[in-house]
Amino acid sequence: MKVDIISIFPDYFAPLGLSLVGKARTTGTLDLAVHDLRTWTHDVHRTVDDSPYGGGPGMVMRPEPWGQALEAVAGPGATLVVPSPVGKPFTQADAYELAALDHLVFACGRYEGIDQRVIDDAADRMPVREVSLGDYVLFGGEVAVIVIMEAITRLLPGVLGNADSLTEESHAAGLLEAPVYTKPAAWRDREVPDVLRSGDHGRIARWRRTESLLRTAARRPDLFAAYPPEHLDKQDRKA
Ligand SMILES: CC(C)N1CCN(Cc2ccc(Cn3ccc4ccc(-c5n[nH]c(N)c5C#N)cc43)cc2)CC1
Repeated sequence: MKVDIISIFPDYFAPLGLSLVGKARTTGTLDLAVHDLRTWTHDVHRTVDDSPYGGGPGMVMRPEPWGQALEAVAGPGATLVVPSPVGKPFTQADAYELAALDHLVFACGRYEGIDQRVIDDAADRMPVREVSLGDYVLFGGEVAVIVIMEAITRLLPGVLGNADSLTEESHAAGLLEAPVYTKPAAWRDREVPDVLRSGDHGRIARWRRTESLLRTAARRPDLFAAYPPEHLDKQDRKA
């Protein structure tokens, strides 16, 4: 997968050189490049923002640098992803969809956002997805891109050592995972649930399923309500 990130803070993406995302880049699974938007400014001050038409707080990112940057970076087959406070909530389903694409270009806005004409102009040439991480306001799109890139990269072939992890997620799609434990068996007078040490894989699967349903019902009633009733068996209904 090819990914290009455009930002006025390219150093923000140093974390994408670490751990499993960094390894995906080293192995060639992920071809990631970060570009400084100011590359496409031509004034002595390398200006990327200006005051908003119609008044209002803050500044808006100028269209000219963005237009040139996207022409240079987003070739045929690219999909533009624009983090935004007013974007569509980003979900695991979006991560799967984006992970299946060949070329992503991320536009990281700052200030009060990017001039709308940049998005509209790009949409004439390529698919554009405006996404939001959640209902809170960040300083810009960079942190969102780091989060989205982690969510996507772990879905790429060969990145997760234990493919089962993805399998587990796919089976229990729509529910929160059960609690996890590791050694020692006792820690600060807290014991690992006996069932997890029983070696009885049927019991363990049942325990995890029940914990997953209870946790989802308690913390995410929205997910629980949307979970297809036909996916609940008799044991589930006793939980
Ligand atoms: C009511 C309400 C929905 N409104 C909201 C937006 N407020 C104005 C305003 C304020 C700050 C910024 C900073 N900023 C610049 C580019 C940019 C990209 C993403 C995000 C971002 N914030 N939160 C997320 N989940 C994001 C994502 N993904 C923030 C960004 C941009 C815009 C006004 C209030």
